[in-house]
Amino acid sequence: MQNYLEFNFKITPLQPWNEILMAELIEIGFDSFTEEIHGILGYIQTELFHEDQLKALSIFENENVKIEYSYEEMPNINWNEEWEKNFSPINIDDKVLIRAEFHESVPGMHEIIIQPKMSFGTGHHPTTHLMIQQMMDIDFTGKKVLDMGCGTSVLAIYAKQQGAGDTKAIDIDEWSVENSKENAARNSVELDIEQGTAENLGKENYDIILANINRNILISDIPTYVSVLNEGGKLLLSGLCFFDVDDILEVCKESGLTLKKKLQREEWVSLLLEK
Ligand SMILES: C[S@@+](CC[C@H](N)C(=O)[O-])C[C@H]1O[C@@H](n2cnc3c(N)ncnc32)[C@H](O)[C@@H]1O
Repeated sequence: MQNYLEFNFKITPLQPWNEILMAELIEIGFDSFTEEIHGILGYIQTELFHEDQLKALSIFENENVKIEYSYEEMPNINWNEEWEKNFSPINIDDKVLIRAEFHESVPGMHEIIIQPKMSFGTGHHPTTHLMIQQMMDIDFTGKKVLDMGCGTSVLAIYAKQQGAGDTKAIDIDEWSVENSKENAARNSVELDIEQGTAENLGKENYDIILANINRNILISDIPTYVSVLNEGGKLLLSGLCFFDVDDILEVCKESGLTLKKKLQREEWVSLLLEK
């Protein structure tokens, strides 16, 4: 059981700043939202919250928008049950369906079964969707794959289902590691799952690296990812908003990567790069 804070943000004017605020909040650890008439409610694990980090968000310095907020500690809730109730299947181009065991299966679609638990915030759906969309066009056969920030390991599972060879899944969060182990078993795939960060890398090289995390982590960790990516290998990124793309591409270019494909969904972007 993890403790959560509920933030009540009043935003004037609401549009488009509600979307931009949510994107910035996700980057500092908020993992779900409810949209209200005058703003948004946002939720973050108590242990992840630092007031300084919130106040440093660029949106608070923007003269075109006024944001007021208050917050309170939430009563202890079983978030696994809450998220399970709110988790709906994700349909990617009528080809791939990410669903929980309790959802109906859809004939003709490739399925990935996950138990969302705490490692799957509802705000992350568009980025997961974009990553799978990019992955549908990549040949994974026999490739050595790394899924950084694996969450439920949905991407690592899909890579294995597409014929990937040894696949490693790493997440900083112990809940995600536990959940990934269950999901790998659920989909009958073998993953090497580890709790950690880019600091754990260095011993092995990969043909394809998947990293759906967030702007700041990616900016700091892309050079490490590239150091363990084989020549000609692919790096697939998401967790980015359209306004983060220039900063990310600068780091990618400095690290010797070439942009091959960019996809956008709502304000979210995914980039396919090659070494
Ligand atoms: C947006 S979710 C992506 C989950 C999944 N890969 C997907 O595409 O649906 C980002 C994940 O990255 C993890 N994470 C955050 N910072 C990290 C870091 N520095 N290293 C590894 N994982 C991290 C979070 O715990 C979370 O599970």
